[in-house]
Amino acid sequence: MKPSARMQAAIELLDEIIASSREGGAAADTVIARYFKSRRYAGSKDRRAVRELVYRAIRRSGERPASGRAAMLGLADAAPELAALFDGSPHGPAPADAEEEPALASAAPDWLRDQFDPLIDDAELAAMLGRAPLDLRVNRLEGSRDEALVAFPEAERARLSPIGLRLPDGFQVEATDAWRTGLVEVQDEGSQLLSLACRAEAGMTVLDLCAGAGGKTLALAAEMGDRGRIVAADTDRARLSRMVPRLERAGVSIVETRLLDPGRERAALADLGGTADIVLVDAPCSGTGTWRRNPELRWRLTPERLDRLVSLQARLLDIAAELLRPGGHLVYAVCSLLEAEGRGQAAAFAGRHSGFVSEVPDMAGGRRSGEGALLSPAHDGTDGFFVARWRAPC
Ligand SMILES: C[S@@+](CC[C@H](N)C(=O)[O-])C[C@H]1O[C@@H](n2cnc3c(N)ncnc32)[C@H](O)[C@@H]1O
Repeated sequence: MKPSARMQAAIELLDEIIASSREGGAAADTVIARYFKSRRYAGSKDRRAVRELVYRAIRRSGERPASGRAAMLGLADAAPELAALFDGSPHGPAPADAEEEPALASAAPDWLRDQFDPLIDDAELAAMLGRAPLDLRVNRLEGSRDEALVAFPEAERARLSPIGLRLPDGFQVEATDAWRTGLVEVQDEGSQLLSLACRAEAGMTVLDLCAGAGGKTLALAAEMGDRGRIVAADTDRARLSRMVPRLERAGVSIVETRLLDPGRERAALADLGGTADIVLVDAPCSGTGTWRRNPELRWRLTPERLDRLVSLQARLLDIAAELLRPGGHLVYAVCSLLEAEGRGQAAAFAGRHSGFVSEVPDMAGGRRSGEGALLSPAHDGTDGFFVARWRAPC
């Protein structure tokens, strides 16, 4: 493909990604994969170059752009080599018209700018749009970090997580024996740190209330030495089923998955009432802490959606509180850097449950934020997370 044809492909893809974000459809990565499936003429270099252009344009636009062309014209504003590709050639984009309005550059949508945790400044906002590193968690059930370093000589030890490794960009982890045999899992260092902050131990009963495909479940099972019981619950059948092969690969046997009906979680979890040593609520959230990986999430969030998420988080926290044994621990986590989902949510919980004692999570890295702690891309080099921890009344 000629450079101008790559530019046209990026514009078409952006149109699809914009529509998908408006309609709650597939994520950008999925849209890109589908696009190239039906365009076999595009070689791997073309795909890489188009993808790179698409993500540069997404990162530049905090607000959802009017069109792919507007997004690309905005990007081309400060890049003459890109502007030159609007050349009207047969497969390239038409020349820019003086009347056309390029998309404006911004880090976040306007309505969201004053909603961040007070610790999030302009440097943090910029880092939230950088590139995420490739992190691995070493599965202590299968070996040590030193053993994993032998398997991955190109890796370095993670700065904060004692079970983390950091690999160069683009490394094909899933093609390695170490991954196939369960010695490592791909997991952001922040997720590792908050899993460790749960302080799960062998023999405990642990409920992972929003377990998804099991990223934290696997980490908790390893901390427990695969001894005790973990109930991994979620309302999403597809995610829960993706956990099963991961458990097998990691050599984990103590996890039972449980599919919940949205709105009827209490009934499905009633047998655990008053028995759990730890309940982890890794709640559904805005994902603002993962913009490095999914920058188009900025185009999907609305004030109404944020309100719905905050209510759901509060409801899940209240359910979790009923399932703990006296003196058990509740851990709340969100991959969000918004105040309402983080310290605001934690303060509201504390107001509703005065018997619960707040314990600032014992975690490498992070900064105190209200009742909890905040991990962030600029300060910690991790995805953004808010984590809070309480002890249930005895
Ligand atoms: C942040 S993700 C969890 C990620 C997962 N813990 C991990 O480490 O990979 C939030 C999860 O909450 C689930 N969820 C949404 N509503 C829920 C509900 N009412 N009860 C339980 N889980 C719910 C979503 O399906 C999603 O998998």
